[in-house]
Parts: sequence; structure tokens; C-alpha cells
Amino acid sequence: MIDQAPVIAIDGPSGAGKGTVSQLVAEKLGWHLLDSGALYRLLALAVSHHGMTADDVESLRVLAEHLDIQFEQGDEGKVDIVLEGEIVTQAIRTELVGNSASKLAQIPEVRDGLLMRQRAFSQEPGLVADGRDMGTVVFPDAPVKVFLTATAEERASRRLLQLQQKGDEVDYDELVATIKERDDRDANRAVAPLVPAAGALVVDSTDLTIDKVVEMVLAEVKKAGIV
Ligand SMILES: Nc1ncnc2c1ncn2[C@@H]1O[C@H](COP(=O)(O)OP(=O)(O)O)[C@@H](O)[C@H]1O
Ligand SMILES: Nc1ccn([C@@H]2O[C@H](COP(=O)(O)OP(=O)(O)O)[C@@H](O)[C@H]2O)c(=O)n1
Repeated sequence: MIDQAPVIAIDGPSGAGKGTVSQLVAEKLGWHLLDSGALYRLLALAVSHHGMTADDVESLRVLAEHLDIQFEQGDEGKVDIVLEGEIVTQAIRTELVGNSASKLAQIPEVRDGLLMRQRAFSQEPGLVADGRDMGTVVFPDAPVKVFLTATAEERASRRLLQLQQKGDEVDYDELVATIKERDDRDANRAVAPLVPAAGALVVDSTDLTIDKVVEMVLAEVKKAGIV
């Protein structure tokens, strides 16, 4: 497979900081951004809106291939995520939707249906791609691959803070349990399991600041000579 443009693949478990770091790196480089998890979340929401079931895998593939989504420029530089005409930027961020997304993500037909859509994001001057299988499956030729992780407890604390800031009431212990459950499902599924890609720089961000992680990724980019 030939990538259309250079890709920085950033994979890892929930709450490791992938989204935050990917956005900052993309801004610094002036590159495009792919939040692949958002696609799985959008599919989960669409499946629920359409009252579909997880056993009709061929319909899920068709829905994944044709899902009507738009990333529109909203206020203050923010991007609005639009699903079938409705702004769902906040609605896809709940733990419930994340959990449904991770269940659908086990289905090979779903992954297949989303594959080409993800690859289409790879455009000049380059792409920062955040997910679980960016470096292993979607962009195996990416010149920079990072596996970003942190302890489940640290990731749950970060998520707790993030959800509290949005006014969501969640229990810390419950959050640790859901995060571990999702880690387990993502790491042990038969297709595209969550594992570091060969040659990936593994970064444990438990005791690192966001700025430090961004600095490490940019150093890797420099080392690869792609900017
Ligand atoms: N190194 C870090 N130290 C402290 N907080 C962090 C760090 N990285 C990310 N965060 C915070 O943790 C939360 C989850 O990060 P996010 O980027 O959404 O993770 P992911 O995309 O891997 O699920 C966010 O509120 C973010 O600001
Ligand atoms: N490339 C990807 C991205 C997400 N996913 C699935 O989608 C779920 C939600 O992804 P996400 O990146 O939005 O989740 P968080 O890391 O933000 O919690 C994950 O738990 C994965 O099961 C995937 O399988 N492959």
C-alpha cells in the first residue's frame, strides 16, 4: 500500500492522551488530523439511532462505508462533528458510546467498512492519525509510529477530570473498571488488536506532561526526516 502523504500514527488505550497530543502535533506541523475513534463512535451512535443490531454484520459494513458524516468548522476554531445532519460533537464523547464503539470495533466487517474512509484522510502535507491500529493496519507504512500509554488508574483520573469539567457525574471506581474492560476488549480482539506496531516508539505518559509528550513525538518526526 502506498500512503499518499506522510503519516504520524499515534495509537494507544483510552485516556493515554492520543487525541490531545495528536491535535497539538497536527497544529504545530500544519498537518491534517484523523480521530479514527470518532468514526467508531459515530457508527455506534448511528447504529443506535437506526435500531440496528450487532449481528447483522453486512448491514453494519454498508452503514460504515456510507455513514453520512461531516467535520465542519464551528465557532472559535472548533470542529463540529455532524452525523446525518445533527451536531453530535458532545453526544459521541460519553463512556456509553465509547463502550458501544469498542464492541462494534470487534466486528471485522465494521473495520473493513471504515478502512478506506480512514485512508482517505492521508493528504498533503501530512496526517496525524490517532487510534488503535493506525500503525499496524490502516497506515502500516507510516514513517513515524508512536504507542502512547499510561496506567489505567492515571487514565481514569484524567477521564474523570475531563468528564467533570463537562458537568458529567461519574464514579472513579466505575471508570477504572470500564477502562480496564475496554482495554481488555481492544487488546484481545481477533482483528486489529491494540498492540504497539513494530518499530513504534512506546511512550508511557503516566508521569509526563502533555508538552513533554508532544516534544518527544516531534523529536521522532525530526529523526525520521519527514519535515
Ligand atoms: N500527559 C498528560 N498528563 C495529564 N493529563 C493528560 C495528559 N495527556 C492527556 N491528558 C488529559 O487526559 C484527558 C484524556 O486525554 P485524551 O487526549 O482525550 O486521551 P485519548 O485520546 O488517548 O483517549 C484529557 O483531558 C487530556 O487533557
Ligand atoms: N482505530 C481505532 C479507533 C478506535 N477503535 C475503537 O473505538 C473505541 C473508541 O475509540 P476512542 O479513540 O474514541 O476512545 P478513547 O481513547 O477516546 O476513549 C475504542 O475503544 C476502540 O475499540 C478502534 O477499534 N480502532
